[in-house]
Amino acid sequence: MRILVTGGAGFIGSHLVDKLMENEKNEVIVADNFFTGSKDNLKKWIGHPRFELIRHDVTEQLLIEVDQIYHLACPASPIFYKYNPVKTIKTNVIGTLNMLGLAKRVGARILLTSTSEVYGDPLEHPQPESYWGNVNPIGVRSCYDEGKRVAETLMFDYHRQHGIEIRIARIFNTYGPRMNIDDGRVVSNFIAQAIRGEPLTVQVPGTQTRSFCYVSDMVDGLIRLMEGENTGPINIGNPGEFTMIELAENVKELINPKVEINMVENTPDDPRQRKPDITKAKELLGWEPKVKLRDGLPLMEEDFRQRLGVPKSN
Ligand SMILES: NC(=O)c1ccc[n+]([C@@H]2O[C@H](COP(=O)([O-])OP(=O)(O)OC[C@H]3O[C@@H](n4cnc5c(N)ncnc54)[C@H](O)[C@@H]3O)[C@@H](O)[C@H]2O)c1
Ligand SMILES: O=c1ccn([C@@H]2O[C@H](COP(=O)(O)OP(=O)(O)O[C@H]3OC[C@@H](O)[C@H](O)[C@H]3O)[C@@H](O)[C@H]2O)c(=O)[nH]1
Repeated sequence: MRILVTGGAGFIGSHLVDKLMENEKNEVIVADNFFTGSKDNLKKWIGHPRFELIRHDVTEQLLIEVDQIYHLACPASPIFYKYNPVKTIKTNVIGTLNMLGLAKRVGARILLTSTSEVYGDPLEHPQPESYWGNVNPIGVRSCYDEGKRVAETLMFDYHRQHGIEIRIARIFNTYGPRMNIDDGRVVSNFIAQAIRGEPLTVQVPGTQTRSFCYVSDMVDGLIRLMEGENTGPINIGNPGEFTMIELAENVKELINPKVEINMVENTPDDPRQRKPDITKAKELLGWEPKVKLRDGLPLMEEDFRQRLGVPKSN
């Protein structure tokens, strides 16, 4: 099986590549423009005979022969996706069109990593896949959430019109080793802050909730979806729901009880609550997450301490 992973030099992508490479029958090709990803995340595979890394921007055509496409390429942290919003929406729309064009030409199955952000600031809680969402079409997050919504539309139009085999995962907040230290997302921010002994920056009101999935569970869910018979969309996430204040308290207790928790300003349109209904993933994929937040955080701490050069002092 020859497998293309777009965005494979990023956080989730590089863990997915590790898992796919475990199977000796797989050849893996990564296409990435290194906007938020890095070669470092793939260093153990560079030079491997079953692995290839291409510097490529998905907004341009890619002509290769593959059997499966995991299409992840897209900046995921709000700071990075808002940095160049026009580029973000091009990545979601033109990038997904290009990958669907490739899938059509070579007859490959394609999986899109969509997002819980398609539900916007949800009025239904928890969110089942049947919920259509509450999304601001002209806000600062729209390049990403509306971009992913169009990407989902394109996937289904290619499926209905051209018979392409599609899979759509709606990923909920995922964390783990290899997140960029300056990624800007909440778990990586709090862990880096706790290790450096800086105050944890909880954005107001602090009562907003998220549900955090450990990356190994996520990769397992994505592969099951790709290998199964269901197009999706299917929510993949951990239903354990926490307020940002609770998350900060957990990080403080587990990593550095001396740090303060500071309330800081928030950004527009921040969703107030988010929790996946994973009934479909359980029934159709036989999948559910195994790693609890309090077990996952210390695994991430180890990786962050190494990269920050701050060993744990007892
Ligand atoms: N991590 C999460 O919590 C989460 C939640 C929902 C959805 N997702 C989705 O999962 C995917 C991976 O997210 P991640 O957390 O690993 O983010 P990430 O930023 O670490 O990885 C994204 C990768 O895509 C690459 N990329 C960006 N634009 C590109 C372009 N135009 N052409 C080629 N490569 C490009 C980046 O360089 C990077 O390697 C994204 O599609 C994201 O939207 C992630
Ligand atoms: O330092 C911080 C950073 C963030 N936050 C809060 O933490 C919550 C989560 O913020 P993040 O930036 O980690 O991520 P968000 O949930 O907003 O978006 C994410 O959702 C799913 C994916 O598609 C993407 O990975 C990303 O868009 C927000 O309520 C934010 O206000 C803090 O309290 N402090």
